[in-house]
Amino acid sequence: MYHLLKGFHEYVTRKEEFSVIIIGLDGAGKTTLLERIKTLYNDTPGLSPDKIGPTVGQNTGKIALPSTILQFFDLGGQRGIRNIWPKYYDDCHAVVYVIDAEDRERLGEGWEVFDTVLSAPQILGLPLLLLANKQDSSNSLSVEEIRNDYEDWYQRKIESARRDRQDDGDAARRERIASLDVMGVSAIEGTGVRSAIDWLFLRVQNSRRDHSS
Ligand SMILES: Nc1nc2c(ncn2[C@@H]2O[C@H](COP(=O)(O)OP(=O)(O)OP(=O)(O)O)[C@@H](O)[C@H]2O)c(=O)[nH]1
Ligand SMILES: [Mg+2]
Repeated sequence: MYHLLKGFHEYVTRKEEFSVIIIGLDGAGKTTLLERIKTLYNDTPGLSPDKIGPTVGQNTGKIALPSTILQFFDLGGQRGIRNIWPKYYDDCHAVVYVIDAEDRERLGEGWEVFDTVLSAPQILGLPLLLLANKQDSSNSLSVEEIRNDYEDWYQRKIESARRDRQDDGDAARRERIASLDVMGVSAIEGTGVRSAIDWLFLRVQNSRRDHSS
């Protein structure tokens, strides 16, 4: 009887675990975001922004939600270490791409890298959220402006690919871009972060990847 009850208790309190990777250019605010998520959801607060330096490798963090654990992997965004991102693609259940909405000069570079991420077959069917960070700054582009900037960039890319008679991106990729979710956040102030987590929570539940392991 005890075992039966214990088994039942374990069954009803069981939490499914999902892995989420946080990627984007260096300086986009990925680690600041992860530490903000920890502060908002855990008893032990995350690091304060002034204690955070550039990430060489990865930072991790876990949060518990109803019947669900989200395990985050915040990966360093400097050019020389971006090639480690694909090593995480096979085992993740969702992807968060952070863009610095304040740094207009690097938006193009941010889209180039984002485009490479979109073309990775391992994450093609996974929930993908684009976060326009630093919304606390008056210099930042809004969510709408970020989306338009990306669409303009993509349009220009397609046109130049056509001129050079190169592959202009497959239909699956175009469809994904059309249905892309973009949300605004401030990792420093925490605004928008709970909405982003709610989005992830809902979307990983419906993720097509087998997560029974
Ligand atoms: N104004 C503002 N600044 C932010 C925000 N989030 C991060 N920053 C600043 O942006 C800079 C880079 O933040 P990080 O979190 O270290 O960036 P990262 O994406 O982890 O960078 P790498 O680890 O090099 O890939 C720091 O000076 C942060 O304080 C934000 O929401 N608003
Ligand atoms: Mg970092």
